[in-house]
Amino acid sequence: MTTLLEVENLSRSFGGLVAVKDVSFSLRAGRITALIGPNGAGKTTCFNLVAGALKPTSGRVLFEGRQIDNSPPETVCRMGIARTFQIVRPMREMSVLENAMIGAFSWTRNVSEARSKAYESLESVGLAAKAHARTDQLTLPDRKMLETAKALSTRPKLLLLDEVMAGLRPTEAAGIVGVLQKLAEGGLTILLVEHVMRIVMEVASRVVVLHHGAKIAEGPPGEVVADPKVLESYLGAGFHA
Ligand SMILES: Nc1ncnc2c1ncn2[C@@H]1O[C@H](COP(=O)(O)OP(=O)(O)OP(=O)(O)O)[C@@H](O)[C@H]1O
Repeated sequence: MTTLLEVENLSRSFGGLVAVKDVSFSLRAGRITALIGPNGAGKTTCFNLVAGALKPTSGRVLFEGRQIDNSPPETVCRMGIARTFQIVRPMREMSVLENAMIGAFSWTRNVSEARSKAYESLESVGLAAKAHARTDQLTLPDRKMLETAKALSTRPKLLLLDEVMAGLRPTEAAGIVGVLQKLAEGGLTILLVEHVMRIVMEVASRVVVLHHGAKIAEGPPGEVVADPKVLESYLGAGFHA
């Protein structure tokens, strides 16, 4: 397996607050990795640093061996990193398909090319049948999948998913887990922020744990949930894997 992304000694401060502190990890191609930790641990800041939305105070981000932390988000996106946001806000006056096309305009100006990529993205998240629906007719899980389809339309190699299962019922989340597993089987690399440990255990083959901005554990989910540091800082003594 090849390494797609390397985060090396990454730090980011906001004034006196160190939000991400000397964090290193790498992502293997085709694997699903979860980034977990309590509120304020630095997960979203890490995402923003990888996606080019924030510049690191120190450290480096390498994608396919090239340093990307000085590149703007549009360049990072064109290189193959796409992200979704915690709060999903589709363009309400546009159809599901038109929303999914937005991502494709990062690499083409050809409308029919964008439309065909958008269909393919909607198909891979199970939304093709609703391509012509209005976005206000979508359920919350569908809106989350539309956000994912929009990101897929950019043709990413790495997909960053910020709390894509938040607010969903277990059966709805199970559907999304299936979609993510299929995407990874197709070769996509996924880094996801997720709070529900049951989902992390099911979907991720590797877990990185942040606490107060620093990495406190990393490994397969079964190992990480048994780590005393993780139990103490995040999961609590009552957690049973
Ligand atoms: N733009 C900013 N300006 C100042 N402080 C910030 C900024 N962004 C994040 N922070 C602070 O950095 C720390 C890490 O925040 P971050 O959002 O990365 O955590 P998180 O792990 O994603 O939390 P959550 O699970 O609540 O989303 C927090 O203390 C937060 O208040």
